[in-house]
Amino acid sequence: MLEYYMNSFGIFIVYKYNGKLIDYISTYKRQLIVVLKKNFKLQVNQTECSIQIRYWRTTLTQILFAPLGYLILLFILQRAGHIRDSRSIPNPYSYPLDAIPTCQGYKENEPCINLMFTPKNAQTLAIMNKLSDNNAARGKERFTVEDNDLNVLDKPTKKIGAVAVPDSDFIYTYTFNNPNTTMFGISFDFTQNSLVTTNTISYQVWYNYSLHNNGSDVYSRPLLSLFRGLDEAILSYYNDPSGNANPVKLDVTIKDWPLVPPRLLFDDLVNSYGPAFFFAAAMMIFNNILNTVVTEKELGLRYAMETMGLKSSVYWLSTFISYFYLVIIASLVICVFGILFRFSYFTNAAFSVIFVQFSLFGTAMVCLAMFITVFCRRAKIAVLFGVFLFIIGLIFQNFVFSNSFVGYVWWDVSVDPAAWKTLCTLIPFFNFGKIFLDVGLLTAGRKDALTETFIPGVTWDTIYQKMDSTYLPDYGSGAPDVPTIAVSFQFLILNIFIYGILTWYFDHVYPDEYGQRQPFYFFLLPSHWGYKSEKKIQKDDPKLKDPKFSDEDEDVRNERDLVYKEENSNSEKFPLRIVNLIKEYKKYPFLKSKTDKIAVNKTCLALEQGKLLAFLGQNGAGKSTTMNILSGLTPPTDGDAFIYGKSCKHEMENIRKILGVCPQHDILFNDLTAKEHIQLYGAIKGVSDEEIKKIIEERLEAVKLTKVADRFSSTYSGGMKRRLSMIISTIGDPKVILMDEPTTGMDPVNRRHVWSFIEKFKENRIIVLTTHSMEEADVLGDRIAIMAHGRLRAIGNSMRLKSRFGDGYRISMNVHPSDTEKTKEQVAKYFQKARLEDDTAGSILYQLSPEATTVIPDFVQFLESDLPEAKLVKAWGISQTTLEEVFLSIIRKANPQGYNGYEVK
Ligand SMILES: Nc1ncnc2c1ncn2[C@@H]1O[C@H](COP(=O)(O)OP(=O)(O)OP(=O)(O)O)[C@@H](O)[C@H]1O
Repeated sequence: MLEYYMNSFGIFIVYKYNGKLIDYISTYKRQLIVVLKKNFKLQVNQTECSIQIRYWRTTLTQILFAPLGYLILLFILQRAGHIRDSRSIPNPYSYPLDAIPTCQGYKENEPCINLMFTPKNAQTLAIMNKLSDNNAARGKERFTVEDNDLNVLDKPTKKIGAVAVPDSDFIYTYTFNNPNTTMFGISFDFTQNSLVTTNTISYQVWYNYSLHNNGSDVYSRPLLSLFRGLDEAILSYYNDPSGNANPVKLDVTIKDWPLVPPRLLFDDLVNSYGPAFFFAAAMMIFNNILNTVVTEKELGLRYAMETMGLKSSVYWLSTFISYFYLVIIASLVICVFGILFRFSYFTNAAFSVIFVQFSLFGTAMVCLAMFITVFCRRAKIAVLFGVFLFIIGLIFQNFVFSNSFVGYVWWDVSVDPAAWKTLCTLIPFFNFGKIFLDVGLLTAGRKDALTETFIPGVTWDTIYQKMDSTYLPDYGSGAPDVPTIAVSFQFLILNIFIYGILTWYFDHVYPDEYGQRQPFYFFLLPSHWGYKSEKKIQKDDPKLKDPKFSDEDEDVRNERDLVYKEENSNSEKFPLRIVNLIKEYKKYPFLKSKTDKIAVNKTCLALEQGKLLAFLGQNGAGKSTTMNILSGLTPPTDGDAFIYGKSCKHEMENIRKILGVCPQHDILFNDLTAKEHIQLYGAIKGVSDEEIKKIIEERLEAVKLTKVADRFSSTYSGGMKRRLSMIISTIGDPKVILMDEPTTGMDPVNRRHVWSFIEKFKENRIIVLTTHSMEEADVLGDRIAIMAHGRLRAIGNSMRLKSRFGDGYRISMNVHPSDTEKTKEQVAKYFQKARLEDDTAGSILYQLSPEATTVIPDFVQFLESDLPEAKLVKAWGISQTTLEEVFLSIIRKANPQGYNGYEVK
């Protein structure tokens, strides 16, 4: 049978009988739409509230300002680059060669040697003197030519012009022993060709480049000056060895070619900085995911939605979709503005190819961010990690993919081991950088500066073709085997799937603050896919029968026996059963530690429908832990709890459909109103629109929140937040509601409104409530359970607890002070063991033991009689011990060494 229903999130079809699958799909769809709507609201809903406008700006930053900002920066850099490249120098300056500079040593004015020469003979000395003369004529100091003996180990002690040394080995050893002391070394070789009687002079020059060149002297002018000087000296010497002829002069000038601006300017800066800049743009969305998802986890908001029945896969899918559409818009912005800025990267490639490239990269980064959030518990840590990754990625992109020489080295045969590149392909920005390099080369404009062959650009055809080897660097072993762009696209798609699946997997198994963790093989269990339930608690568990508590209270033991009996029968009398529940918080999984704590110790409880159980206990007694186990927030160490026959250990998914939870700390979205909270949680639970409207009208009114229903919860007081949390726990009319201290921080008036709401709401339901207010437990509790040190110490209704653990009754009488003794005699006739607590000024107060309860009616009869002794009593009153006194007496018993507010066990 098909059933339709409609609400503002769409039309939902429920196939009632055997229609599990259709039901599942419709729930999935409904939840997905409502969570997407919530995400969208938090991203872009623009009302008069400043917080939402702020989110609107955050969204704009991710999709428009950041991509556009980086594009503008690239544009400015590229323009500056183009201006530099398009300079025209039709008449380049010509540089005449100067004199040989004087050496200056490693530090300024340090002793040094200008020139060392070998061999030492008349010819070389004459040539050196000529060199010195000519150099002086060019405006420098005349340098001395010395032939003193240098020691090969000694540093120079003064500035030496030219010095003769024994041989070229000496030059080598000297400069090796005394680095940066000598500017030039010259080794002459004179040979006489006897056949043609010509002289051949060859010389070898050593030049200390590092002492002179600062990178701007592309011609090495000191060296050229030395060549020119030597040639002049040699020519002069051979013209006239006596030295009387005019010296030979060689004037050399150096001039650059005229600089003509290129006809096509290459977008070199876009290509080299693009991978880093576009990576930075994608990191905006990446960091926002880390922050938002981990904050939702840290504040327990995700847990709150899951206790309402939200499927974790819906949560991840909605997160993915919410950011996927931002990625698409950001990619469009990049492509459109890239074309408007006329970057050849965008204009020489098919729009769709580049759009797919940016979209795939952005989507892979979204999945990587989601994966990282699984391992972060605190938003601060997640954001710090994001910043760390940002810096690493930026350095990586800048270093690796700014030029093809480093960018393609990964695919050279020499890269060992090859597993490196496989590992790198798991990083989305590695694949993106590689594609960027490929596309950059193919769209750059000109293939070759000389032949002006134009590159093919990028189309859907080119992405399947191997890169032409002319674009690729040669590392000495032939062109590297670079995969096609299409293969890199496939890697990005693979990244999306890998990180998507890993997010889903680790979200189930990685231990977290909230929720139950699954075993690592959970996906192999049929129960995970909804086929059959896992094994339940063993009904004949001996620990259940014999808890080994010698001091266990009689009522608590009876409760244990009752639970044991229930477990062994098929009775449905107690829809809530807590069976030997144990929770131990361990510091280390398999080791014992002093800080290990048994928070719940073998608790057994059973509750009927229509009843409210109030948990009382000192701080740290284990109340919230018990509630957390019942709500699926934390798994029990042993034992189990059953709600309408379903195990809290294994069937929480099913229990959530009939469970409402008001946790101890308010779990509310700061930027959603009370109404929106009810709409969100109502839709997650599958409540129809009409029902949601009714809840908003009736229940918000019942707890006096109607007037602030449209205000953001961040503006609520503590008591208002509690009331909203309490109402949220009643959405979907759950059969069992868990309320952890629901009235904390409420004023007495509102507390009474809440009490009367709970009192009415409890009909046909089970409510478990923890409180520190004895009055609240007394007023609301059909049964009251008192806990201390993880153990149940007493259970029963208020009367039962008072009669079992109270000091009985108190009787107070007012008489004339002179009648005090006579009245005391009358009291003694009825109550032999009554304890006199006060008798000052005719005000008599007696404490009666519990055994005296049966005599009280007779004494009341006496007081109301016309007997003269009765007439002495002007006013009287009988009261039972308060619940607070009962509580204190139980806590005292549980803490024999005394209880001062600190837990001692
Ligand atoms: N996550 C945890 N890790 C370790 N110990 C914990 C954890 N949660 C609770 N405990 C410890 O378990 C004990 C029971 O804590 P629980 O919160 O259940 O007490 P409670 O009765 O709800 O106290 P309160 O009235 O203050 O809310 C305490 O000693 C507490 O320190």
